[in-house]
Amino acid sequence: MLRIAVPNKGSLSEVAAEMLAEAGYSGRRDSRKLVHTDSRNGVEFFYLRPRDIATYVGSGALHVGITGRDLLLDSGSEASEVEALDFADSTFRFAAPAGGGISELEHLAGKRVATSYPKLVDDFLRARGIVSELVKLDGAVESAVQLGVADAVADVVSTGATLRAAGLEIFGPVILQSTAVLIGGPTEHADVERLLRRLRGVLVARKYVIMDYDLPVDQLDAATQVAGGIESPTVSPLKDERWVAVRVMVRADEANQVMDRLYDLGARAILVTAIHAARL
Ligand SMILES: Nc1ncnc2c1ncn2[C@@H]1O[C@H](COP(=O)(O)OP(=O)(O)OP(=O)(O)O)[C@@H](O)[C@H]1O
Ligand SMILES: O=P(O)(O)OC[C@H]1O[C@H](OP(=O)(O)OP(=O)(O)O)[C@H](O)[C@@H]1O
Ligand SMILES: [Mg+2]
Repeated sequence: MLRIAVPNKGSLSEVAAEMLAEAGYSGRRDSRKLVHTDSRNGVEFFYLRPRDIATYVGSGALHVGITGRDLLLDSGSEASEVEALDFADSTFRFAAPAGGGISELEHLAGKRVATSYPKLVDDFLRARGIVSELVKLDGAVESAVQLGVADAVADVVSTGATLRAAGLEIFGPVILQSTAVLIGGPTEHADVERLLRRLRGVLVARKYVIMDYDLPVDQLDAATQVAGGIESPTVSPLKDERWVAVRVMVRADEANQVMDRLYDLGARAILVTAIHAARL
């Protein structure tokens, strides 16, 4: 059986479970369950703390797992990234009070830096020859400066709202661009390939939509420039020979701009539909 580590709580858990369900695997129904067997697919899911997942996979106890790239690197485990899963995107940044004299990486020398990711931060500072005192916290790191236990913080930033609310300003280089990742370890299993293929299909289904539209036939080249699809658009005849029906895959986050541009070219009856599953 393929043994997969899945986040049991936090930012990663919900989408990870959704993606696995979209990939055709069954999941636990009771959120207190620690293990779930999907015998139809020959998979056993272990629900673990996101921070611990790299340790289990790196030790070989489990074959693969879903965690954050930042958590993987902070763990120091032997596990390695197999595929980016494109959710829970964040950057890992330094921040300090605005106008407080810490506004460049070098200013951190001799200062106290609060973080929940001490190895990640230590590796980064060490590689740049900066010696700071790390203050290890479990979470809500943004409060550390206000409460006087640190001079600066290094933490996960998504919208930046949490930092702003704490009166902190980002400075210095990006420590890491993070995203959810599938990780693998020293124990190989033939079924990893199938899991990966299915997850890639889910990524495509989440990232793309199908766009159908009718187009005056003389605009086909221009419309293909706007939306070229994966290989190239499917073009079908209409009863009225001056028109064709076009079907093409488009990035979901660009769908409205593409619709505007196609409309301007004369496309009409533009319909967008979600993709349920895909293998490219
Ligand atoms: N606001 C956020 N936006 C996007 N990704 C986030 C956010 N907060 C945390 N992450 C990502 O989620 C992963 C951390 O998951 P984890 O479950 O440990 O933390 P969490 O979501 O902050 O949960 P908690 O703090 O409640 O334990 C990391 O990869 C991190 O980059
Ligand atoms: O840039 P933002 O959109 O504000 O998001 C970033 C915040 O989200 C996470 O916090 P979480 O709510 O998980 O609390 P924690 O710090 O206790 O982990 C993360 O640790 C940051 O604090
Ligand atoms: Mg958190």
